[in-house]
Amino acid sequence: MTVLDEIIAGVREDLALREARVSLDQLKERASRIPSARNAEAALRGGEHRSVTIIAECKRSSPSKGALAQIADPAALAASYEAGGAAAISVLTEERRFKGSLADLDKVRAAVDIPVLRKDFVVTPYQIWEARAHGADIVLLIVAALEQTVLTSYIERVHSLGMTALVEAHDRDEALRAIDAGARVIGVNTRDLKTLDVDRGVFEQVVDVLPHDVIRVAESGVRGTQDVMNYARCGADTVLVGEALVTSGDPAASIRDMVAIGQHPSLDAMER
Ligand SMILES: O=C(O)c1ccccc1NCC(=O)[C@H](O)[C@H](O)COP(=O)(O)O
Repeated sequence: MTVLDEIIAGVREDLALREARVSLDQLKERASRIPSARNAEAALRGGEHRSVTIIAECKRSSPSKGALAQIADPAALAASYEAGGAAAISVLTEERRFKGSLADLDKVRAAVDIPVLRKDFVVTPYQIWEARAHGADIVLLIVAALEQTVLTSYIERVHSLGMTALVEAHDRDEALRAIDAGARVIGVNTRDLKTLDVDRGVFEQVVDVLPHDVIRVAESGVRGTQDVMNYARCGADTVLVGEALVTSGDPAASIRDMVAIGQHPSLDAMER
């Protein structure tokens, strides 16, 4: 059993408990009362100058590192990310390994105006409705966790609810599957899901299969501004950062520095 299989087994157990408490019809009703999803693609594109944007993550714990940060107030953290110029906020909602929750998603949603990503291990349509019902604008779909026809239908479902699918690949084959499935925003996660090791070089190995009209997201392993710059120079439109922000001691200053690097004039000239 891989780490991904183990995580998903736990996700399915927790999901069964939530499904027993809240029916799909109740979720759909709640989703119908939520304001429309924000335009995440526009936010991630970085405006007129096509700056490289940052998705800042609310991350308490991880399978690779264990406890990372006591986040007593996810709303305050998210507000500081927004004030520092983040293009979107990623909220880990998986409970067992990441110590996240839908309650965190609710708090972050209420605290910011920028798009919010529900980052979890989606294996049923119920979770997509949950994301919308809790105000998410973006939903993570992991290619390695979904068979191709299922991936395609989940991307369609996310888009039909007005949200954006961030489709995560770990290698070139998965990136090609994401494209075939209709993804418009594709993340290359440089953390190997079997070993949990990060190899930032994977982004460069995979990114050239992604068409230029797709938003290319570099995920994982950013230690500071230099790694943001390196991903940007390899062709990232957006960089997703978790650990480095929550462990920095000053997330507001760290996000400001990363956002500033993404606006560096040397990146304007790059064809992205
Ligand atoms: O972070 C982990 O250990 C992990 C393990 C298994 C599956 C997913 C995992 N992380 C989720 C993420 O994709 C990251 O939280 C995200 O890319 C930010 O990464 P980082 O900046 O390295 O915290």
